[in-house]
Amino acid sequence: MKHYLSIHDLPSIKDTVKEAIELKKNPLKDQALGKNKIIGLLFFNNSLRTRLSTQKAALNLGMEPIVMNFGAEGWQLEFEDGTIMDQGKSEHVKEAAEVISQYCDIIAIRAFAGLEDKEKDEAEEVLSAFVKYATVPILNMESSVGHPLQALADAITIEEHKPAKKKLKLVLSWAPHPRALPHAVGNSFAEMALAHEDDFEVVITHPEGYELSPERTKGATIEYDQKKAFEGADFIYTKNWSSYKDYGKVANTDSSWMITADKMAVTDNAKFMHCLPVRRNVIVADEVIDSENSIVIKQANNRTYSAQIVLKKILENLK
Ligand SMILES: CCC[C@H](NC(C)=O)C(=O)O
Ligand SMILES: NC(=O)OP(=O)(O)O
Repeated sequence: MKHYLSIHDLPSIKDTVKEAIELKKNPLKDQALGKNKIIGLLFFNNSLRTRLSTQKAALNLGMEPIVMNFGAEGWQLEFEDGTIMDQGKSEHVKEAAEVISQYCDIIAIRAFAGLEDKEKDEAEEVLSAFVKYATVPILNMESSVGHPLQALADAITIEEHKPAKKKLKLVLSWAPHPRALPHAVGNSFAEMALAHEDDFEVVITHPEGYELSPERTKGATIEYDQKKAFEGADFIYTKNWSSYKDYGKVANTDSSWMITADKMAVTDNAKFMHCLPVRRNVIVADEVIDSENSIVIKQANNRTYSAQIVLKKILENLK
């Protein structure tokens, strides 16, 4: 595996989940693999979990991470080819990507969707430019339309906490948020869950007008009645996203979609999941996120092992 841009870059999601769970038992056993290797982490947007867990994963593998808040500290980049750069942009992504490739053995990038131009976001302007011009592997730390490190951590967490059942019911539930948030986490969770069609029944519940892109939810049941969606569920994965149809807009902040104990009561003792950061008592009530069924902290811990198993595969490919 050269790049990790999507969960589908993994040879097998199921095998990788098992390898990650095994890796957790002895996370420092592969220190020689990353010795004298440098990973550059470029953040065009804020982060807590991704920033710290990816550094920890790199250190566990013997690598040296170097971190840059590209949005605040780097030059404003031009992404269009052939542009006469006489306006605000100081550097073309071609030079930036080639130069950073000389400093780093792997480049990790976080660049959220702008939520203004659907075509531009769907084209993954930043990530695809680095894939095009960089000469080293690229790791996606959340791009315009995907968050594959999160999705892999979610798969590891579900594997560790699943009840003994033939088929599990996973519910991806929208919840309200005052700001316009990207579709990336919802997209990648759906993508991961739907890749396990034999193991999971996938239900996606949200208000009308908040459908995710149909290509990414093919095979899921779309349910506009949230409580009905929750019936018999084994996992409730909650995330806000802005409208995809009315691209980037916050058309609904209906607080009745917040996750509460009475909704969790109709599930089959479901675990509550969220990628974090989460707005308490907007997305989810304290009574739910503080309950014994909430596994959000264990889920966040798995971000280290999600990044570590992916970096291990990329390093093994470099040999
Ligand atoms: C991991 C989540 C990152 C981001 N969240 C916010 C609050 O911007 C999002 O919704 O994509
Ligand atoms: N879940 C996640 O990616 O968290 P951060 O945005 O804090 O990195």
